[in-house]
Amino acid sequence: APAAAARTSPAATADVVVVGAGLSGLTAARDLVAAGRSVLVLEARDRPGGRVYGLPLGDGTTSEGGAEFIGPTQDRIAALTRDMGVETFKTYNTGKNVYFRNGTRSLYETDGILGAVPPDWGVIDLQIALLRLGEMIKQVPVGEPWKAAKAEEWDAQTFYTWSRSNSLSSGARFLMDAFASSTLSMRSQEVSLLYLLHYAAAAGNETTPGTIDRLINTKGGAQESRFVGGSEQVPIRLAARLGDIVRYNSPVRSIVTGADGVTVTADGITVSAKRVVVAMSPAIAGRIDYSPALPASRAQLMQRYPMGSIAKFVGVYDTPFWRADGLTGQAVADSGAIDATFDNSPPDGSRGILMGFMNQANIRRLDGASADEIRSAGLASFTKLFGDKAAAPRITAFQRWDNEMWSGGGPTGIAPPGALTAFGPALRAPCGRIHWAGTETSDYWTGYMDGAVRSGERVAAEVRAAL
Ligand SMILES: Cc1cc2nc3c(=O)[nH]c(=O)nc-3n(C[C@H](O)[C@H](O)[C@H](O)COP(=O)(O)OP(=O)(O)OC[C@H]3O[C@@H](n4cnc5c(N)ncnc54)[C@H](O)[C@@H]3O)c2cc1C
Ligand SMILES: [Mg+2]
Repeated sequence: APAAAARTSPAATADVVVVGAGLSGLTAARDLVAAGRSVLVLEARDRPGGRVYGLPLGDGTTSEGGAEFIGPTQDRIAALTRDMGVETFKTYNTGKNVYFRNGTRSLYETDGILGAVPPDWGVIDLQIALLRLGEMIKQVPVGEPWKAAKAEEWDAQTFYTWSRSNSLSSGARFLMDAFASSTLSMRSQEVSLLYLLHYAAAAGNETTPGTIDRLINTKGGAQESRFVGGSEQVPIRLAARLGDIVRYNSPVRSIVTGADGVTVTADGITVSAKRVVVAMSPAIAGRIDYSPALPASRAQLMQRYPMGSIAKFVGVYDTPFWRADGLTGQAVADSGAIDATFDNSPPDGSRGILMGFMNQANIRRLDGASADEIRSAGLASFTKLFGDKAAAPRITAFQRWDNEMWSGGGPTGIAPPGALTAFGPALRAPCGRIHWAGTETSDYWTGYMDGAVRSGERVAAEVRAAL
């Protein structure tokens, strides 16, 4: 099919082809256009934004289906958000959180001296483990975890292995597993310790070191704020500004590097260019046909950077009733289909929207489940966590990412043991005329929208220097 498409498609030329109109690709295109280069952006889907997506609620409105939160030190997505004229507002965080573990529901303060402290947070071995992790995180160079002095040792184990040999209580172990699940949508068994340490080291900026706290806190952390009108307003407005250089419904099938350029073939169009930017996760980039074959380091990296398993389940109610009950709408649970929740109501609270994450094993278990089965499982969780008022929302909606053809999962690609030390440098290293972007290639805030924007800015500078 790609070869046939090449023969029959209209031909175009550009200085640079950007593959993918997620935040990374759109940012790269913005900077290259500003530098006076001709650019074509080829996007597989019929919309911009990639992993940023407003989930239709069926009544003409949307709710966050993909990325939704922005927090301190996420400077580049913040700057882009301002440029696009999109406002942010604080995530609802007044009252107590719900903790559900071993069949028992309890409530905990979100505003104590230590911040939000779930019941098992008090266990002493967790505090010791967190201190040890904090020391290790400081030893990981942001953007180059493979250069840590102990990189080999840390990349030889999973976060599960480490947490089991550095804690004894089931409470500490549960919270460490919940941390891997709620940040990476992976089981701790699947994640390299070195990857996790770097993920935390990257949760900062050039002047503020990254910490675990900043990854998991609503107040002062990565979940601090949301976007008025939905995060999708940012890529939608940026794509509109770029105009008709963004081509939708144009999945790229092959990239052929020749003596003085590249030929990029998508469904419906073939483009000759000087350089190409592939702006997506390594796993999804690995589906494109490269000729000549990529260096083994890059080809094998793309085999070793799996996407997390994540879905969002949304219930819409007449009011955010949990607020009146003294609850934030945030919960952590060890059982049921939903393992974490947030209050996703609009800024004025004119209606109540509860959002539940179905992470790793929870969504994998629902592979092939019917819409009714998923709805029942989601509402059973909401009811268990927030009571009978949660049982009958006016609307439910659901977005899973693990079977989205052009995402393959989310929130991000992660490294299992052995991958970063053997193949990490290939994340960003250009392969001749092919340059790599996407949040997975970022130094700061890898895995986040901020990392995607940073990667787009980095790759645009790289391409400008090469042209
Ligand atoms: C459920 C969920 C919750 C999240 N929550 C947050 C959050 O609260 N805060 C936060 O900062 N981040 C969050 N993230 C992560 C965030 O969405 C990503 O880090 C970011 O959007 C990645 O942008 P990107 O441009 O790197 O990749 P993508 O958004 O994946 O963009 C890649 C683009 O390439 C396109 N594409 C793929 N293959 C081809 C092809 N062959 N040809 C043409 N186009 C192709 C895709 O359609 C897509 O548009 C979340 C993600 C998910 C899924
Ligand atoms: Mg995106």
